[in-house]
Amino acid sequence: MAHEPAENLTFPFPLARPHALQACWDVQLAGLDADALRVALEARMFVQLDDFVSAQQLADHLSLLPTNTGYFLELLWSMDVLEREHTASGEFHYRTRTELRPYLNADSPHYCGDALLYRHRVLRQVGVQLSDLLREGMPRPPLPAPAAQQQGWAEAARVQIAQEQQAVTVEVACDLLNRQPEFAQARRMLDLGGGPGLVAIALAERQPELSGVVFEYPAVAEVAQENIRRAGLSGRLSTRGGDLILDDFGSGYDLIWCSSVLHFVQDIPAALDRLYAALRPGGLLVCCHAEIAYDARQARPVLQYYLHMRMQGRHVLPAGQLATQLQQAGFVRVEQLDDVRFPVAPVAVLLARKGKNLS
Ligand SMILES: C[S@@+](CC[C@H](N)C(=O)[O-])C[C@H]1O[C@@H](n2cnc3c(N)ncnc32)[C@H](O)[C@@H]1O
Repeated sequence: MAHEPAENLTFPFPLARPHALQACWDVQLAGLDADALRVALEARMFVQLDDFVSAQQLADHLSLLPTNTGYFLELLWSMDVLEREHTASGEFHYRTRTELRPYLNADSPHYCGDALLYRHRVLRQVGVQLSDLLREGMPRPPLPAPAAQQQGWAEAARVQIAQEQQAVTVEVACDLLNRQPEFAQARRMLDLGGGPGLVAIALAERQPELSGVVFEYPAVAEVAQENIRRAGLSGRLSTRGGDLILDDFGSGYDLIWCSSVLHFVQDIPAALDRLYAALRPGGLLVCCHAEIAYDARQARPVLQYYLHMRMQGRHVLPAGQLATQLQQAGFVRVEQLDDVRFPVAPVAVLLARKGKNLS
């Protein structure tokens, strides 16, 4: 027998509004979402989810329990990771949302799952260490020695930074620079702290007269060098290994790209002076760094992502401060674009020029 749908009642008092505690419950529920995404990636579920499948089909393929797989897929659907269709037989079939497929399917060249799993691990570790960090500062055992730290950056450049540059940063860099008249004229560029160098590679691919340098710690520079070779750009791009705080990163550049690097520099004004000196008159510096917005909601992803680093003495400047420091270093026509998409948390992009008639 067909039933009438239940009548929706509207209460004349605010019972339907969330309880004050809902904000706390939401935070706790979000932790489970993060675990669900981790489990799905670890099980390579998204390889099977390019096309609609039932929970039974997925469970059979991955040797899982069908009923629990159904609940799990429903959760991923509620997280906006999957979409679903209602079949004639009355069951739901699920597939990955179109825009996420290239990044979640481990067989895709744009796969970003290693980067997501890495971020998950780090954020969870921070959660575990948080109480100690509050009471005792640096986690025990102490931070890795400089050589191990550089090796850590090299591993990051091989996997998660490369995946994130490929998925996000390259597109942002190309789009931003295509809008700048200086880009078409630029002949020599520096990608300072460029990690795997995919930004420099993408820019050189789009601007055939551009040559340049990726400056990085020596172990990381090797990773970038290998990527440059693979891209067939060894004739125009090279790497320079060193410590950007101590070593010369060259000069005479028309364009400098510097993203998510100044967080690791103690004396930012001194670094900006050196960037200014490294640019040719009329040159353009593009500086992309997270900063702390005044508004709590806007500040949140940056505060979450950088909490651990800030507790280790790294810097994330308050909104607007880097722009002021660039002007103090002599840069002119400093423009700021806020909330530009970037891996994990948005950045402020600063476009800063060196005046044409200066040396
Ligand atoms: C967060 S990653 C950013 C990589 C790249 N710029 C991007 O936005 O994808 C920071 C990079 O800065 C490099 N770096 C940090 N401190 C450095 C230093 N003192 N000298 C050379 N490279 C440094 C690290 O090796 C790492 O590759």
